[in-house]
Amino acid sequence: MRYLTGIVMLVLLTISTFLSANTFTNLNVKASKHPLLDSTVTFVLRDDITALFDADNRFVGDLPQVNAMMTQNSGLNDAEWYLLYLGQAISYQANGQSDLAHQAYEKATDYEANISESQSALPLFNQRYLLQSELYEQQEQFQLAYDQRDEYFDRMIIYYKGLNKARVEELKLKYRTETKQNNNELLKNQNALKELQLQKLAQRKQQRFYLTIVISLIILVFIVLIVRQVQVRKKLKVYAETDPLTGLSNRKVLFEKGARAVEIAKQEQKPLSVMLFDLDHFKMINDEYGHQLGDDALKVITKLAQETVRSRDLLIRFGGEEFIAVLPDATIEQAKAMAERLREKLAQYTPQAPLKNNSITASIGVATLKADMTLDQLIHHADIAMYEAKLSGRNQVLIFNSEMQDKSINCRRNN
Ligand SMILES: Nc1nc2c(ncn2[C@@H]2O[C@H](COP(=O)(O)OP(=O)(O)OP(=O)(O)O)[C@@H](O)[C@H]2O)c(=O)[nH]1
Repeated sequence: MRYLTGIVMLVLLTISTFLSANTFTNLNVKASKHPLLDSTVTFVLRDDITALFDADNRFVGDLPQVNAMMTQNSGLNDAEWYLLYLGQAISYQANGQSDLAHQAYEKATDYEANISESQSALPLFNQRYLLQSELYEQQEQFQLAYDQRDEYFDRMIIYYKGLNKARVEELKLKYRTETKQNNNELLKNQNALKELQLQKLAQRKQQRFYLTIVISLIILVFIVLIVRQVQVRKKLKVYAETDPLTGLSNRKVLFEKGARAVEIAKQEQKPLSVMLFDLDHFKMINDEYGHQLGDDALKVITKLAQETVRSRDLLIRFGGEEFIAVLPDATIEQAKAMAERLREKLAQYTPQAPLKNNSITASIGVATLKADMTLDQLIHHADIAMYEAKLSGRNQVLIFNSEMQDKSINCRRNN
């Protein structure tokens, strides 16, 4: 029976050895660099002691070296003592010195009590159970070998749990850091986008501003051109309608405005008269004093005539030294009175030297509108009256009458 139990234990040990060899020894865990060491290790290990083991946690030192370190005993901590005794035990085990190996393993066990669970669960430390199990197995103490191996697996589970936790924490940290970085990056991109949008907005605003200025300038230029065009037209119209010497309206205006005034007078059945005056012997002034002085005299006469007529009257330079005034709302008597005032004004006017000895007189004819008359006929009547005034000795005002017309017709026939 005892023999059978031994065989079962041996089979179990073989299976577990196989598993441990394939599962744990190939994990390639480096105790000194492993994250578990950084986060949960109780004792820090000296480099020369960790150097006794290779990257796969195999003991690569030798017994004299280990013994020398133990003898020096320069402030070693419990974890370092543990590893030195482990190294010693492995050396003895390799030399077939089983008892000494056991003693060294036991010494290591004593120190293990002071080492944290997480540190003693590291493969570097935990391999002691596996190695001691193998020693028991060689000595056919299968129960003890089994217990050691069982302990070895329990600790490996602790180790892997810790490892997993550390990795999860590490991943969490990595994830958080990456998320933070991504968020920062996102924020940066959003800010850059905002900045770009603002720049674009500012650019559009600027473009709109320039466009508005350009359009405004174009509109302004158009307005200026139109205003100038209107002004030029106005000026041309004024030039076309104004006598340049006296500034009075010319014949063109007489036949436009005068005709309109005649129409209104007829419609409203109101009186309208005209007075036509021609300067007497004006040729003599020109001949004696020259045209320039003649021009000056014409300007003075214009001024006197303007002072005499009313603001609603239409004063026109009709010809060379001949003027006509259309007088709306004026009866023949009112027109004659106005003509008299003008004649007197001219006669009383004393010109400046060298004309001062010459008086300027005018012969004036007045006529009034009848229901069936045109402007031309009215002017013609005034002209006949003025001509009659000339014939009658000049410097006088005559009202048109039918006898004058007959006389004028006869004169034309005789001529
Ligand atoms: N200085 C000047 N003289 C002008 C102007 N227009 C016409 N005359 C002159 O007026 C004179 C008119 O002469 P006439 O037609 O013979 O008439 P008058 O000498 O005034 O004699 P009566 O009309 O018969 O009294 C001419 O000498 C014209 O040269 C003008 O704009 N300036």
